[in-house]
Amino acid sequence: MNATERSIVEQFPFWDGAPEPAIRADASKSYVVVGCGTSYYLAQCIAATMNLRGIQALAVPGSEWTHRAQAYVRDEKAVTVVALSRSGESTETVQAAERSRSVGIEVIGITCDRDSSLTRHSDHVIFAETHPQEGIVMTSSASLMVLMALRFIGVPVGPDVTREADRVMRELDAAIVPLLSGRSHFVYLGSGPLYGVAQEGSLKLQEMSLSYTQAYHPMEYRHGPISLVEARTLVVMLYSPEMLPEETKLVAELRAKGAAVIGLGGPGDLSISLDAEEILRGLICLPALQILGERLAVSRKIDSTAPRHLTKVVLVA
Ligand SMILES: O=P(O)(O)OC[C@H]1O[C@](O)(CO)[C@@H](O)[C@@H]1O
Repeated sequence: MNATERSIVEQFPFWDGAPEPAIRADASKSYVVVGCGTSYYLAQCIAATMNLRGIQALAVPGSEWTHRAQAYVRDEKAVTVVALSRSGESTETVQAAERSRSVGIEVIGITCDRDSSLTRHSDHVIFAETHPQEGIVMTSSASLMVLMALRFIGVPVGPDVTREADRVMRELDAAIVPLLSGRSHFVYLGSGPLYGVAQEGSLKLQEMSLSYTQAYHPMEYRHGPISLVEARTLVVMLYSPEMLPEETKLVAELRAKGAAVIGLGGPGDLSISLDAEEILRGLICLPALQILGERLAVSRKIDSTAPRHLTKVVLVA
């Protein structure tokens, strides 16, 4: 087992060991959630979840918040910034936190590194210990930052959630290899808080297996991107609990056009049930999406511990 696989399959004790945050989101405030790469996609899931829980929030990439805040909010000083960063060192996220504080905006850092530039530029830090062997590709830390954010929002995340995520990952892992054969086009679909998770699944597969991937809101996929669907397409559909009839019809249409579909929480060539409400589904699906990337990397003889052109901390010179 390589270090990437270890940090995926051995992440669950770290979930159970994550402390309750000392600070909670305040529904009377508005939040901007910032991050880069994986951390930005997680920010999208978290912001959507905050809105569903009655807390106004918007996800913005770190660099955009630093340089173009006016394009996203009317009054930047009226918000609280939540900055997500595993390392606490990604240049754009650190700059977003630093600049926010310099103009008097409160910053809450969510991180897996206790002592970093981000923690020095944060008014409050929410921290959890991650798997020590996690490498360049972000796996256990990604899940942990979502877990910490959910608790910050006031969503209880207990051992039942850990068990469910472990089951979903194992069920996918047991069945995935035959579905990967002959696939070269990978599509991730999800809506609401699952859209950011679809983007993260797509990025994970791209980084780990050097594949072209796409992520869309399910019904947006019909407006053009569907042209690319054929027998080499693998679709990962992240179902919301209400399972809209148009979404199940979309999946049937994709299968009729030759795609294989992994249905997380609904129908597909591989269908895995999700016993969870919408706001917990993203966290529960993350380890399964991570192991999917690792299995494709192995099937292509790609070493996911050394992804091309990537470093653990991406700095702007
Ligand atoms: O959370 P951090 O440490 O700011 O890092 C985000 C980085 O992680 C990555 O997923 C690298 O694996 C990139 O998307 C991005 O550069």
